[in-house]
Amino acid sequence: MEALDYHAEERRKAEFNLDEMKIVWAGSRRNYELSDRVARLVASDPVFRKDNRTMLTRKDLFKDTLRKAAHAWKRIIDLRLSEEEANMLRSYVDQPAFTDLHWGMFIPAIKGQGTSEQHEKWLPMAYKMQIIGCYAQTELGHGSNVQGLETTATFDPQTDEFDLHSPTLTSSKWWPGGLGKVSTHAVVYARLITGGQDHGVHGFIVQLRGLDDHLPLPGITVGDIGMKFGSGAYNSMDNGLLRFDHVRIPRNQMLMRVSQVTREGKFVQSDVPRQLVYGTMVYVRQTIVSDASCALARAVCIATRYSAVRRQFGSQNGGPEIQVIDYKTQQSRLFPLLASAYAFRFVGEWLKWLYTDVTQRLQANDFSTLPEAHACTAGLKSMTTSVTADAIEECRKLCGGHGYLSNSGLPELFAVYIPTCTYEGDNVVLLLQVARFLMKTVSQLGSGKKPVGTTAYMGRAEHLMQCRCEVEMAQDWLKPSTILEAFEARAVRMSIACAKSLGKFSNPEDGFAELSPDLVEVAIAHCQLIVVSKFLEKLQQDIPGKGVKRQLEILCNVYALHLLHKHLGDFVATGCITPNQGALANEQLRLLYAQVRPNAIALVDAFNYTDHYLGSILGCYDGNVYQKLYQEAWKDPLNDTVVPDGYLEYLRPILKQHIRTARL
Ligand SMILES: CCCCCCCCCCCCCCCCCC(=O)SCCNC(=O)CCNC(=O)[C@H](O)C(C)(C)COP(=O)(O)OP(=O)(O)OC[C@H]1O[C@@H](n2cnc3c(N)ncnc32)[C@H](O)[C@@H]1OP(=O)(O)O
Ligand SMILES: Cc1cc2nc3c(=O)[nH]c(=O)nc-3n(C[C@H](O)[C@H](O)[C@H](O)COP(=O)(O)OP(=O)(O)OC[C@H]3O[C@@H](n4cnc5c(N)ncnc54)[C@H](O)[C@@H]3O)c2cc1C
Repeated sequence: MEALDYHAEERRKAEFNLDEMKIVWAGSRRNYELSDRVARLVASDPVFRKDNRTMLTRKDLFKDTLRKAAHAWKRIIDLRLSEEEANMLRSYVDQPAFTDLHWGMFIPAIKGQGTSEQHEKWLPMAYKMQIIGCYAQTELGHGSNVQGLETTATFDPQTDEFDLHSPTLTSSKWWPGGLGKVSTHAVVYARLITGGQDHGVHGFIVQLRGLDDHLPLPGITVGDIGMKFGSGAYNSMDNGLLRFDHVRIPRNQMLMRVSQVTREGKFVQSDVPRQLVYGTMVYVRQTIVSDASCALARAVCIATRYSAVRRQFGSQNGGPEIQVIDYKTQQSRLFPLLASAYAFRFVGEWLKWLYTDVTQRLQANDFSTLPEAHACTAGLKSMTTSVTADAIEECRKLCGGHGYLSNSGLPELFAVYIPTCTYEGDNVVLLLQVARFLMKTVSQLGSGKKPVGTTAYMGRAEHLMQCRCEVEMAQDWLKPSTILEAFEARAVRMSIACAKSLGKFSNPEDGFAELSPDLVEVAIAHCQLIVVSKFLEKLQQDIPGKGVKRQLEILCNVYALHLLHKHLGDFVATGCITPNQGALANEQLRLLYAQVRPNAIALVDAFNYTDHYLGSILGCYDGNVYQKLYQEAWKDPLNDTVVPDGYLEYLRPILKQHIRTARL
């Protein structure tokens, strides 16, 4: 018997080729096939069940995470999965674990900052997981200000060793994932001191626990920092604390690609810029942008499918009520998020390319694109994670009361997702880095140095400062060049206005501090321009499949025009567009929502998420929401007994007293 599909009618309405859209979303046919196979592999494996994890105690959840990680590793070995497939498998297991940090930061830190001898020594052990590592940078007293870290690594020429020490309480390492209970090793960031001189923060490979007994090595104090936000969620991770009491490590365990310390204790700074010590963060920020599109797509998929099932009001002659997805307010909240998921997907693809390009250049000692790579990864990480975190909460509200149920999947997704706004760089701190980069670019405009890459538009500042938007009718907003010019003009005008205000301060640093809220806005305008322009560039490509390109054009316009509507104040205040043109953009936006509507379910089907990965009754593929909610409620441990524990001690006495009082 064919399973019932409550979304069948919605799926029939789609005006594009779904299979081709799935391929666009995955990036290529190969990626699609790979990811589809691995997702199904995980979904069909009972060890990877996750429907009960919010009920587990912290200890049980942690043990469950160890069990899943061990099973994942066994599958990876048994099935001889490639590195790419293994990464996919871990992400579909969908439970934050120490392995995220081992593969995502420990290994990349050694690869990026180690010498070839260090690669030869450490990487094979790490790849085989004979050692497990984490990334120990943040301290109790300092996270954002990396130069303010206090842990010291003092070179002792007598023994050819570094002495790792935590001189204060605030120098305790605090937060590193995988550190608390699992890691045998860490890349530790500490101030390098040679001959009494402080050379700033560098990375060191430090063994923390015995490889036979897992006990902390002498001089090392290590443990978990405690429960975090939400039940389940990020509590599967052992974020840890770490203190060193004069722990000795050999000299060759300092990561020496950027700087070296010789046998005599001489500090040697190579041609490589010192910022390469921050390279692992740049790498991870880039991956966070792609991950943002996945998390956003997940929330949007749940809210869209449920909005098509849910009906409220408007029944005529006893007929069905209106699907909430048909309310214009629902569409105006939901469809921009759907469009943002696609927009972040494409900008994530582009950022991956940019990162690969900069890595190849670095290998050839070409550091010219490093500032651009830093600004793009920092800015886009910040912008996409902030939007996604807010969007998950918006999707919860779009699902009404049932969105607040744990089994909607949204509370846990929110709890797991929100720290991305903080880790790998606080979002405001990162936007201020982008603003610095933009102010520097503006200050060089008159010097003959042509801005390149994502700031190339600033080279046309003269035109963009005085151009007038030519929109006369709502449909004029559908012209890509019109949209692009409006975003470029807004970004450049905001940048130049801020640069002028900065110029009024005698001390530029004072000006930067004073104007920082405005500078954050400037950085956001620039990042939004990047996302819009990369979406438009994507549409220049040959995109096969009936109606696929057309749908993407609609989504691109929704993305750009909803931003224009949201930030209308900026656009109008900088004189890029008139209030009337703003109103026309809004009119066009409403028309676009009507075009998205029949395709909404198919557009979220294109994410190709299994029910296992989505982990949501409201978002399940077949839309059989009510029956599943009803069945699930009876599985709650509170319903194991009809009369709850505690009735005799606490409820009955009150009730009895009530009866007595009533009798009086
Ligand atoms: C429902 C279940 C779902 C399950 C899902 C399962 C999946 C879960 C996945 C879990 C994964 C978990 C991963 C978590 C990882 C978190 C790890 C961390 O947070 S690790 C910790 C992360 N911690 C952080 O992110 C800390 C953030 N803080 C920082 O990065 C730095 O302190 C700073 C950048 C803010 C300032 O640095 P400072 O040294 O004071 O620098 P100045 O400002 O003085 O600028 C001087 C010059 O340097 C330039 N420049 C700067 N950076 C870079 C760069 N990277 N490159 C190149 N250049 C750079 C800058 O442009 C300027 O140039 P110029 O003007 O001279 O030309
Ligand atoms: C779940 C999670 C996992 C983590 N994993 C790791 C890990 O594996 N390894 C690791 O080393 N670290 C890890 N961290 C730490 C993380 O990287 C830091 O918390 C992060 O870099 C932010 O630093 P902070 O905590 O010092 O924030 P703070 O800098 O103290 O931020 C507090 C507030 O001050 C503001 N602020 C700070 N500086 C400025 C400024 N210059 N201008 C304006 N406003 C400012 C911020 O915007 C924020 O509002 C993790 C953190 C979390 C939450």
